[in-house]
Amino acid sequence: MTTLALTDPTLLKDTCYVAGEWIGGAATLAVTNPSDGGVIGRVPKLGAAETRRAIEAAETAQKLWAKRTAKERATILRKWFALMMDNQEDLARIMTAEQGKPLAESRGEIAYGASFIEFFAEEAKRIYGETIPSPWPNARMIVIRQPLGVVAAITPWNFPNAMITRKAGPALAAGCAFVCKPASETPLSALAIAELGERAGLPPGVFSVITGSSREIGAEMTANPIVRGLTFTGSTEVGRTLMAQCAPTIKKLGLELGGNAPFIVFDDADLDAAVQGAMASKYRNAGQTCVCANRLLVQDGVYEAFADKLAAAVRTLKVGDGFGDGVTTGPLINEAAVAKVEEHVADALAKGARIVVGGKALGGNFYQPTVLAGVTPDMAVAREETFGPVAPLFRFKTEDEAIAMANATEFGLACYFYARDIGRVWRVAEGLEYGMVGINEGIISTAEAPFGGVKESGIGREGSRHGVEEYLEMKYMLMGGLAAP
Ligand SMILES: NC(=O)C1=CN([C@@H]2O[C@H](COP(=O)(O)OP(=O)(O)OC[C@H]3O[C@@H](n4cnc5c(N)ncnc54)[C@H](OP(=O)(O)O)[C@@H]3O)[C@@H](O)[C@H]2O)C=CC1
Ligand SMILES: O=C(O)[C@H](O)CS(=O)(=O)O
Repeated sequence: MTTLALTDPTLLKDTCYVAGEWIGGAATLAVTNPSDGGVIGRVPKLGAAETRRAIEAAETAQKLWAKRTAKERATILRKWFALMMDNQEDLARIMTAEQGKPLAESRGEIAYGASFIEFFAEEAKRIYGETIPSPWPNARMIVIRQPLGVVAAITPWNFPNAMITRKAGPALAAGCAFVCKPASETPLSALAIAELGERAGLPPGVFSVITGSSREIGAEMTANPIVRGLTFTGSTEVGRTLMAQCAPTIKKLGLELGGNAPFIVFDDADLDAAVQGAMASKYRNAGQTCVCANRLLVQDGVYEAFADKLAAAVRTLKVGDGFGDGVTTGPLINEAAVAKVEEHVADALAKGARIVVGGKALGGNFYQPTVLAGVTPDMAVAREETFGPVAPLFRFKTEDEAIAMANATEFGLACYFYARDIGRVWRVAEGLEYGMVGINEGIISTAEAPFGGVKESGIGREGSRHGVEEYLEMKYMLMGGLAAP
């Protein structure tokens, strides 16, 4: 059993927050530390009945929550933000224990996640309507924005805090109620968020967190007509399934799905900056992010120099338990994740790639930060999301070839390129088919930005002033009868 040494042990929950009550279940699920397999806690194995209870309570609570003024909602959200930051260290320790990322990264995610609550506390007061010049003299045209109603959320394990707050922040700011199913690997972070939400004054039923059978809970969320919107972050495969399950009740969808980010280095790039950006983008969270560089495309003239510089930087990474001093790369989430990385590396080597650094599993869920050279588009790493600390280097000659290679995927979430010629920057940025473009930057995510993808990377945007749109309906009103008597 991993001991977390929390300042506030009550943040480590073994019950779920449903309809304003903390409830257990007949059966429970173990939550294990990916570093050593140790059990860090147990959570209830709930299902359709408890999900229905949360949804029905949300329906009642939402009507009252929406009647609060925007300022009242903003005040409670602001308290929630403050409590997250006050408890940042405990929330980070819970995250590192259940997800594995280094403690410094967990602290960063707590601040990143809390920033969405802060940002949408402010946005709550700026959800404006509009008047439209009427074509009829005795009538006036008005548009107001109203909350969607009850929203269901299903979130992934790789960012167990931020992927919830990036949805709950705008949803609650808009006046919706929110029922969340976190990933089974990382439920404790979600339950700690619920504990702080209750302390901040979120009314019972407005925010629920349910753990258990994802299929059973998801089936209820997607089929229940009370749920007017579903927001999902995770794999494209599951996103497809959920989209189909929502079709019979025509729910509004927010889908943040898989990626296959190209990271392009042109021969006019600042190579040191490109290496710094590649390190940040590729090896953050041990490569387990949907926006991490999945393919590194390097122009012929700088290929060897970039490969050598990148390999030198990768050799400085330290693999180990996320609580370890100086550890930069924690474990992957589970054995299956390690197996997928091993498959990708073996496939690349079998088809002619070579290892520049790394390339080996280290036992348990640990894998060496790796750079592969001589990678070609026929290899699995070109088509599939590795979701691990492997940087495959592809070679290209011309700008058009780089754009074509980068766009040769069904995904379109994030992409990156390093160049300094202003004409090239505009041509490449406009030619890449992605929702987000990092230009001479490897980390682009922030609450102020519209995060999301095109093609099979999803629907909608999270964060920025656009992020609240997912949780609003537009109502047009024509006010007639204004003729003078
Ligand atoms: N675009 C983005 O912002 C992000 C995309 N991703 C993508 O997700 C993948 C890795 O994350 P991962 O968590 O493994 O993704 P998954 O899609 O496997 O799981 C995501 C969530 O969906 C749940 N889930 C899985 N199957 C079902 C189902 N049939 N019905 C209802 N819920 C279900 C999981 O529950 P359970 O844990 O119980 O299985 C989990 O909570 C990668 O492809 C990555 O790119 C990840 C994060 C962010
Ligand atoms: O799930 C993810 O990979 C996150 O969306 C990445 S980020 O928001 O932390 O960049």
